[in-house]
Amino acid sequence: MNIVFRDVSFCYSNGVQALSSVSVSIDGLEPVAVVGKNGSGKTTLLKHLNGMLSPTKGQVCINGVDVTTRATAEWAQSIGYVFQNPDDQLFLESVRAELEFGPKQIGLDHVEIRHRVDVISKLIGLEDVLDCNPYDLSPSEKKFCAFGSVLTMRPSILVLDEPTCGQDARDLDRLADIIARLQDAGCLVMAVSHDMRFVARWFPQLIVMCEGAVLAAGETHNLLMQKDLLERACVLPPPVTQVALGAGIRSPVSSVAELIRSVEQGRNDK
Ligand SMILES: Nc1ncnc2c1ncn2[C@@H]1O[C@H](COP(=O)(O)OP(=O)(O)OP(=O)(O)O)[C@@H](O)[C@H]1O
Repeated sequence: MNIVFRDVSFCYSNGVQALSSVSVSIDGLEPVAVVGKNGSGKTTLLKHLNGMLSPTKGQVCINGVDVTTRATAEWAQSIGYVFQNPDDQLFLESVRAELEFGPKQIGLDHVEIRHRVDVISKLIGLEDVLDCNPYDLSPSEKKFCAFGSVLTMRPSILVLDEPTCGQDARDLDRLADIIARLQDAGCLVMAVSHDMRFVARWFPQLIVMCEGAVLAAGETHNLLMQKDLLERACVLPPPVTQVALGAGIRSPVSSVAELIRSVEQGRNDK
């Protein structure tokens, strides 16, 4: 997978300049998180991936294809977008209908649709509530239903807006499992998130934004050690990284295991 944002600017109709000359590229399938303070342009950036928004200036290309050269409906078949609030996404009378909707729209036969609903409903943990109305689900189940409605399309890029919001520890494990499986299946997962623990653990690639610009992009474990960069973006690294930075450790630390290793290494070096 190759995504290129080339000198992209975007201005909303009310005059808000949400992106200013953003140039960044993404290569491969390692999950990418976009972080930065509220209003820094994270969601606006990712909404350019399926043509929901089009650059006021510049160009977004996916595998060499300019996004604006195809209709949003066409991109929707290969680029899934899961909104922060599932109520903005779910509109049908049952979980099953939500999961079937996309595949039906692209004319898949009923055997294939049933197969996809079977596989995805188990993956998202909703196989026992397929006939329930999504509005009767818990907030977390609703969120997984929204994931599922996109996953049955087998997207090649999945964009998640604040996926961990309102999820408990078990949900986070399920989410992490889904992200890992998608990578194995050849899907690039990109997420907007303020949850730096989750980002540090499951997103090896990071884009750091501030005031409509990309401040840095690269490997998460390296960028998380750049105190000045994160301060500029108003991003707090996860607690374990803060401990490492406070202790003057320079090697990347984004997990307790890495912290222990770095401390032991420091002792051995003395
Ligand atoms: N539909 C819209 N119309 C007008 N302005 C908007 C719209 N959506 C976002 N904005 C503005 O564009 C800027 C960037 O917003 P965006 O939602 O992309 O930021 P964000 O980094 O995703 O923020 P958050 O972390 O709060 O979700 C902000 O100033 C925001 O108020």
